[in-house]
Amino acid sequence: LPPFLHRNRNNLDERIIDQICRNVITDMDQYGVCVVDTFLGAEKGMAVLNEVLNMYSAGLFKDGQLVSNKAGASDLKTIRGDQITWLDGKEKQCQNIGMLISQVDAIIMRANKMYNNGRIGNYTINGRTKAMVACYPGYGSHYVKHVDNPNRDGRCITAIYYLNKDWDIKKNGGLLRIFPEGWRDQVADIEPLFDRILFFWSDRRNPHEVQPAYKTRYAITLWYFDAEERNQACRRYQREREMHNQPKNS
Ligand SMILES: Cc1cc(NC(=O)CCC(=O)O)nc(C)c1Br
Ligand SMILES: [Fe+3]
Repeated sequence: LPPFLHRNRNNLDERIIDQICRNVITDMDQYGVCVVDTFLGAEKGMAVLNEVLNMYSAGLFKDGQLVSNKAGASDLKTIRGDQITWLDGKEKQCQNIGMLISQVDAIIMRANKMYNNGRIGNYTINGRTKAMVACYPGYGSHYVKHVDNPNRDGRCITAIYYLNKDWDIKKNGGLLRIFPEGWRDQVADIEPLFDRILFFWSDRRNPHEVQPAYKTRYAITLWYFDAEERNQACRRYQREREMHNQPKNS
């Protein structure tokens, strides 16, 4: 396994992993979006949620993007969007988050292998970001419609694990709405339910938004890299840095 991948420390039944992989491959192929429920099971899901709650109460979340409220410039009070923190899953007090990350890695790498010899959806996945733990603090915080990877930065699959027990979408809001390209006026409405994992292509095929949440809403996101696109993005970034840092008299 490439170095960035944790050994699959957890012995989630191989057959289950296989079955999930088949679902991921067929759904990503057909829709570019895939939802898997009861991903870890209630006990492990709760263990992950408790670690996130402990981190949140320890004040480890940084304030996320600032969104000025509807009143616009006049009223300087802004409601915070998501609050985030980044983890590699090896931190102490994060063993269960680390186990979740290993499980998602196992699914993605297996799907990578199962799909026509080592490529899922024409990608060869060889790395990922750290895990971004996000909290929408409720009282109307939301995330505006956007594309995760609009300019080929290398990220090909977004994986989001939701942690919200007893979530009532009517009362609590916080719906993730995806506007898949080519679906005409259809949308994919994903409730941020406990122990649910969502996969979707990170590029322009899947603009998405988080509608205002009225209860604290937690999610853990991983972005997986396509080897080729990532290399090109790094080379482009390196060239730009060299150009801008070009000494004056050259
Ligand atoms: C910081 C950041 C967060 C997100 N999050 C979502 O799209 C919300 C998904 C959900 O919680 O349902 N996306 C990007 C491109 C950035 Br950058
Ligand atoms: Fe996003």
